[in-house]
Amino acid sequence: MDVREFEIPGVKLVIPKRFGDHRGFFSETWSDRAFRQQVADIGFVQDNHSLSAQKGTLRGLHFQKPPSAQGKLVRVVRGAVFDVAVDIRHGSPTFGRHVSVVLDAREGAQLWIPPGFLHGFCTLEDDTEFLYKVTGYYSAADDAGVAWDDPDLGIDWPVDEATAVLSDKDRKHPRLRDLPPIFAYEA
Ligand SMILES: Cc1cn([C@H]2C[C@H](O)[C@@H](COP(=O)(O)OP(=O)(O)O[C@H]3O[C@H](C)C(=O)[C@H](O)[C@H]3O)O2)c(=O)[nH]c1=O
Repeated sequence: MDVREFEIPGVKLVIPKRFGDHRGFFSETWSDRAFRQQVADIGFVQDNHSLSAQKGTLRGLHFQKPPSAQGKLVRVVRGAVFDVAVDIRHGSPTFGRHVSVVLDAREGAQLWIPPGFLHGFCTLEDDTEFLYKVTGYYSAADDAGVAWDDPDLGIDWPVDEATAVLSDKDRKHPRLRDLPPIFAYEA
């Protein structure tokens, strides 16, 4: 697999190899050994799968508070998304800065988002299916978020307030500046 860095150290684009033939393709989408050697020395405990029926569905910006913090390895198996990770580790040189990337089923690229980051995506096609592995179990009590349209984050979403398809929960998150320090940065 090919692994690429971003301006925010730790976030990585992971592109598994695809073996194509007349039938289609085969790809190892995750290997514990390869992930630990090439991306991050961390294990996964839960797989998630979401379907977003409408183009313009925006889920985010989410995180789980410690001790339920999650790293996420995300990918698209149908359709396409504009995916975003925001560094919220206090003391980080890139605090409040984000990485954005288009992930689609055609390429099969994955994004590794370490614990300490917000995550969200906006679908670019109808019927987009999003799969991801997480390093910590779901905890409703620790589930939290930041406003997707927080002006301090400067995220150039492909939708606006009028066109985004949002859950009620995602309409009510606070701005990042209104959150107390939650994640500490470890250089
Ligand atoms: C995340 C999660 C949710 N749920 C239940 C809780 C709700 O009854 C229902 C929908 O949950 P929610 O509206 O939080 O789903 P999303 O808006 O897709 O949230 C996810 O979207 C963004 C992009 C993320 O990165 C997170 O993984 C996650 O927050 O599934 C579970 O039972 N287990 C889980 O791990």
